[in-house]
Amino acid sequence: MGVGTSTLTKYVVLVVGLIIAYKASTVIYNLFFHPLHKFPGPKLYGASTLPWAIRHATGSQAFYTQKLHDRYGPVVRIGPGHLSFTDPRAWKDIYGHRVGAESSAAEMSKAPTFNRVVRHIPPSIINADREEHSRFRRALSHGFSDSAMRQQEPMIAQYIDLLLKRLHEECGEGKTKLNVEAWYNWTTFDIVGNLVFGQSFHCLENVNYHPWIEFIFRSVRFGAVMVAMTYVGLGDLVQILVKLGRNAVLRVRKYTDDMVRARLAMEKERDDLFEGLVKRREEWNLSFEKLSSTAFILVLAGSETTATTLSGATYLLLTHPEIMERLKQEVRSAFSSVDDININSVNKLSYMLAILNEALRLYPPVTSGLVRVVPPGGEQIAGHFVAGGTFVEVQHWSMNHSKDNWKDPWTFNPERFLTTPEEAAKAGNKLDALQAFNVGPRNCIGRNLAYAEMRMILARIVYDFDLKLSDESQKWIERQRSFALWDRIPLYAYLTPVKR
Ligand code: HEM
Repeated sequence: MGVGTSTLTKYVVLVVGLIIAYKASTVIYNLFFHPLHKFPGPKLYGASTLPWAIRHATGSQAFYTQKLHDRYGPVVRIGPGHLSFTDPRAWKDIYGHRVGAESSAAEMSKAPTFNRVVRHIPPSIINADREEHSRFRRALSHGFSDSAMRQQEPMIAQYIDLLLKRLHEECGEGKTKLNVEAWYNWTTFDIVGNLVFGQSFHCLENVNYHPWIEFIFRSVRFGAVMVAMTYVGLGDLVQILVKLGRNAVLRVRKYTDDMVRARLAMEKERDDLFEGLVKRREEWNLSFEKLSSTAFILVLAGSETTATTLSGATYLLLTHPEIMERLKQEVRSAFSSVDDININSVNKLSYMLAILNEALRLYPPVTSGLVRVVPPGGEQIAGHFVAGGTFVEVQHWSMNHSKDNWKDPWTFNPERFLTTPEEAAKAGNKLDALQAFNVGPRNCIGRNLAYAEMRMILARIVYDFDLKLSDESQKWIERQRSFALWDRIPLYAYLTPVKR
């Protein structure tokens, strides 16, 4: 018995010793022999994947990476095989079309570690391979065209009308504080629900989130933990955890599937975002699961981001009264009645557009996480040779707060967007550093829709109300965490109807 125990102890010591030796040799390799070992960055981050993963899982990764850029410059090694860039040339080098490459390598591919952590969910537009992605993109393009948006305008306006009606009912003539961040989200969810499924989530009617939407919020946080685990090599464990938490996942999938089924059963053609896919479904043999995954992504991508930007813009306006005043003047003098506010007429509000762009800079809806893999053979990125297989990314939060790109990067100053790029550059602002919708073949397909919605909603609110920030919402941005998407907290304000 004594002999058996001591043999077991020896084995345990041996195995533990081997693991320690393996880990130590990996650290030595990462620090001194890895192809990225000369790139600047903290030694701990170059040595191991763990520090990045912990930051990511706890919602502080994007903020910390920005600080690293301040310290180390426009390229930083944030993991053993992982680089972050803040040189604006990196946008095209990482996300753009790769000129002259074979068709299969015409873009740097997305990294499954960040994009397909749950392996059994069929790919959607956001993580399909290049060929399938371009088919998704072609099919969806009509639904996002200017002509389709003109057809969609009455439906979009109907929800904005309902938002305004509700705000008038609920604001208590400026005495009741309202969580405007939730109101924006209810509106954008209802709009995109209708544009994808042909029915809204009834958030504005019920003055509440739909359970499906609450699940999305939770999955953003859980998603970050799953990415972090996959990053440190625990991808298989993630699959087991997902199976254990299956009920919630299945419930949401069932709900999405039911809505897609109801949409497919509609006999009349709809000029919405989904019709293109419905039409080509049989021709491409597109499975129901892929259709449903893409519907889910369209709803998430089309609502969260727009509501985030509107909330950020509103907070920044509420904390900068002189800028709010100038916006009020622009909006209230541009229209003689609320009926004049539409997709076309909001285009003339150039100061409001500058405000939205400055809000996208200071509070980007996607702070980080758009990681690509350098193809075999390596690639030049922003003047650096980067070895094949490296994870590379531009993090919006870092790019948008870089002092190399912006004069006074932490100051809310919409004026910087009111000049030509050349004049802006002389004043220290590289306007092309802001790419809130990304560039290249996988950029945001909903950009025009997003601007149309945001301009109409903000114009209607500023036309109808004077707003005041509630004290508890001071330092609203600084108090939030970000898991690539923001874990937004309520934004309370008082809305007083303008007397006319
Ligand atoms: C302010 C609002 C928005 C911002 C900042 C934004 C930002 C982005 C970004 C950065 C990407 C690239 C993601 C990647 O590289 O993986 C993206 C992709 C995408 N966005 Fe948006 N988005 C916004 C609004 C919308 C809207 C309203 C829709 C409409 C449904 C939408 C639908 C999509 C889709 C489907 C993709 C995937 C495109 C592809 O892979 O080809 N987005 N968005």
